[in-house]
Amino acid sequence: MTLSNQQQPLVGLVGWRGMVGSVLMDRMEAEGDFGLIEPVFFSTSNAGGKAPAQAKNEGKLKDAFDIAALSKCDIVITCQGGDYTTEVFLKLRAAGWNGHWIDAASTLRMKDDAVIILDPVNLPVIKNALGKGGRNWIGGNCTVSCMLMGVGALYKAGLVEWMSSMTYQAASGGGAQHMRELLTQFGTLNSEVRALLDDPKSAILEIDRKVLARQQSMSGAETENFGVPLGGSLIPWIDKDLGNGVSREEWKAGAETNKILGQGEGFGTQATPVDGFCVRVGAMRCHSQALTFKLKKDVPLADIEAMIAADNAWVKVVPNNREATLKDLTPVAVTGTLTIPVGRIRKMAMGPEYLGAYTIGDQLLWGAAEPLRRMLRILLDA
Ligand SMILES: NC(=O)C1=CN([C@@H]2O[C@H](COP(=O)(O)OP(=O)(O)OC[C@H]3O[C@@H](n4cnc5c(N)ncnc54)[C@H](OP(=O)(O)O)[C@@H]3O)[C@@H](O)[C@H]2O)C=CC1
Ligand SMILES: N[C@@H](CC(=O)OP(=O)(O)O)C(=O)O
Repeated sequence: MTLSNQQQPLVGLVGWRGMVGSVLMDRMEAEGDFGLIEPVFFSTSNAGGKAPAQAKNEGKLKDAFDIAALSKCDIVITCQGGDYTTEVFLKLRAAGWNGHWIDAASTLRMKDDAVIILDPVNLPVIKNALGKGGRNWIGGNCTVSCMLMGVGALYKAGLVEWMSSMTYQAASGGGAQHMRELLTQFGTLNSEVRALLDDPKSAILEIDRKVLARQQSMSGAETENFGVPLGGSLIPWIDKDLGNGVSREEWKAGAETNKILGQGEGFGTQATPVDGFCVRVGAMRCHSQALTFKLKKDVPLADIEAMIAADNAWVKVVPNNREATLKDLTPVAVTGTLTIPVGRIRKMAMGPEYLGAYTIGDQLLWGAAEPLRRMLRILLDA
């Protein structure tokens, strides 16, 4: 890449101490990325404070709203969130900054001059945009990215007529406070019935009644983030209400899947219709999804499994039996890994073109941090 004057590209990091940012920092450390760049750390709350250990020449945190300081960077990577992007991005471009902007937030995803980055799936789309002078690289919605890492092979092969996804999304998708709230709720419920649990002769319906009464009485700070109890329950709505019966998270599934694949994005006019329901469950940081495909033709199951398994280095086909499913196809098995298991692969009762599958991904890794980190490497290699 063409650089400003320093020997290594100056890479501004914003949002590096948040949940997504911390996972990104860990991955950059693990992959030796800091050896290839001159990092500059920014903060929205502590400008002038001490930069983290990865800092080289610039030991102090810079002000993340300082357009002049950001303008010096060849690349800015932000995990700070959509409000920050809205506040800063246009000002930075208006100031004439022509660097690369890599962003985890959804704000810019659907802009014409932005590419949703997921290079194991859409490297040609990224390379094409890069060749045309593209500068805005935005990480996809976590559910969409994890899904495409698992079953992208079927799309690449042009086999998908449509897909429906039913998601089971972890608390982490809402952010750190949501994870804490979930765990606190679990603790509260446990405390409520601990004495009864300790007594093997106690009646389960009595335990159930007390738990429900406590859940129904939760209010104020106890449900501040999710709005209602999630511990021992679930919430079939994620993100904003679009007013047409569709949640924004559900809209993203179709719009972003098609955009990532480089094939148009309008809801209702998608090249490949993708739709379903997004549900928040009491998992910590892995998003799971049950997928139903209508394929364009009847393809033998073994061929489908082979195609999925060969698609990328992280996908893993889990045999469709109980033992393998319990071992490898749960959030607990997947959390903290880059592995994307795809299991429960089977033809459905509706006919041989109808395929079912179930996939899981760590939404902070492939769902957020990893595509950003890999985009940095693509730019460094360009
Ligand atoms: N959570 C997710 O699953 C996904 C998130 N994203 C995007 O990433 C953005 C950031 O998400 P997430 O990392 O969960 O947000 P966090 O709330 O964990 O962090 C965001 C910022 O909050 C500030 N902050 C304030 N107090 C603390 C604290 N005690 N510890 C750490 N940081 C603190 C930090 O900014 P500062 O250092 O400047 O004070 C930090 O960069 C989201 O808004 C979204 O746009 C994208 C995909 C998935
Ligand atoms: N909306 C996701 C998390 C997220 O941040 O998504 P997005 O980057 O599309 O806003 C969830 O709640 O699980």
